[in-house]
Amino acid sequence: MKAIHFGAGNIGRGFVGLLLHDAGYEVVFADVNASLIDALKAATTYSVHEAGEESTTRVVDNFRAINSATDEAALIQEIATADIVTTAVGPTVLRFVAPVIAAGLEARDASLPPLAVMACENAINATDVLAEQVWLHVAEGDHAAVNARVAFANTAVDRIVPGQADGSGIDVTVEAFYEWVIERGAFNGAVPVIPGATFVDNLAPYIERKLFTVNTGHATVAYLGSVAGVTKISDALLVPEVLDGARRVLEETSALLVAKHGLDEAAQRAYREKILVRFKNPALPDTVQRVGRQPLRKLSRHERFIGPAAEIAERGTRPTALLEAVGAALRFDVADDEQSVELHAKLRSLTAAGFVTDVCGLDATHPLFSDVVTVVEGVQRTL
Ligand SMILES: NC(=O)c1ccc[n+]([C@@H]2O[C@H](COP(=O)([O-])OP(=O)(O)OC[C@H]3O[C@@H](n4cnc5c(N)ncnc54)[C@H](O)[C@@H]3O)[C@@H](O)[C@H]2O)c1
Ligand SMILES: O=P(O)(O)OC[C@@H](O)[C@@H](O)[C@H](O)[C@H](O)CO
Repeated sequence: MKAIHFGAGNIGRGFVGLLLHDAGYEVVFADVNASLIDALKAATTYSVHEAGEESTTRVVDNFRAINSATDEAALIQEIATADIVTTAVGPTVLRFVAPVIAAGLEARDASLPPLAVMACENAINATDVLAEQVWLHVAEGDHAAVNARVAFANTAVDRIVPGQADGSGIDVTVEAFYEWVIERGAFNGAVPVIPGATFVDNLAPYIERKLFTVNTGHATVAYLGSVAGVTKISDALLVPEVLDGARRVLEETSALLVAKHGLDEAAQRAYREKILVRFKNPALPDTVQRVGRQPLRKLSRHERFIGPAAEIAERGTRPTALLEAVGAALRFDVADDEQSVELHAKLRSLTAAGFVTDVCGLDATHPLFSDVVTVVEGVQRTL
């Protein structure tokens, strides 16, 4: 059994690659980072350290690596003969990996079982986004044939994998917790065997619970922590205002999730308390800079702030804590984060209303619009 995994970064090596390895797959990592690929090629094993009260180390072997920028022909053949393709490259990068997946599907022998394709990104239905891009690169006349060779399945992935202190190594430090939820219906009965994953009929409650609890909470800690001048995520939670802000944001999104998906209120309360404990793990060298990365993506319409805030406003409530977190996100100022630089350029060049339309994707008739405009105006006055 063979799996091709795009993105040999933190979550690629520390989570998806590990779980596929544990499921018995040979994992072929595909990445554009030449030094990372060379390091993986030179190694026969790498270690995944689970940092926490009881630290354990897992060893991954049975992997290969391909430079997807320079070895496209070889990669197409690997995809054509694989059982699974996964990605963890970032939602904005999916369109760049789509052409080679399309070429691999075109080259795939029709007698093979359908290729399972799963995007493991922090975004609602990221695999649908990938599939849409793949279809753009499949010849019109081949759509029916290629459709029989592929099963696109959405997923939700959860494990905190910080940036690695030794950026040149391939070993990776992760938290002990993990969850990989995959939609079952996409496989037409032939569900892949991945013991570490959970297959469900309806992914929506799982992906929204994950994105609007773990990631909304995480980003709130990062942005409030950044405003408070803190570097590490675990230290940010020692600042009373940051902890209080994160708790209040999580109460707002939890109320929405309970009302919308019928989640059990007590279970959701326990879930959000548990994630605060996960964020506080001092053994994880995680930073406000990593967790806050790409603020324009995080402030977009269906992402962790505006997504739930818009729904709360549509239900007639003002999402006060989420609006405060948006205000902190607008202050995220990191010179080597391209989106942070672009965010500040937009704050300077656009009107508040123009900014809210452009960045947050809200139009003037939306019930959240004027509240976000007020937040943006407040930040613009301080620039
Ligand atoms: N780190 C976490 O805690 C975590 C947890 C859950 C989900 N995720 C999601 O996983 C994705 C990756 O996050 P990460 O933290 O591993 O980031 P990362 O930067 O460590 O890894 C991304 C990798 O993708 C590679 N890449 C970029 N463009 C590529 C391309 N065109 N082709 C192939 N490879 C390419 C990069 O070189 C890098 O090695 C994101 O969507 C993130 O939201 C991360
Ligand atoms: O990867 P991002 O940039 O969407 O979000 C940053 C973190 O919140 C994220 O990587 C978490 O660590 C992860 O989603 C935990 O499962």
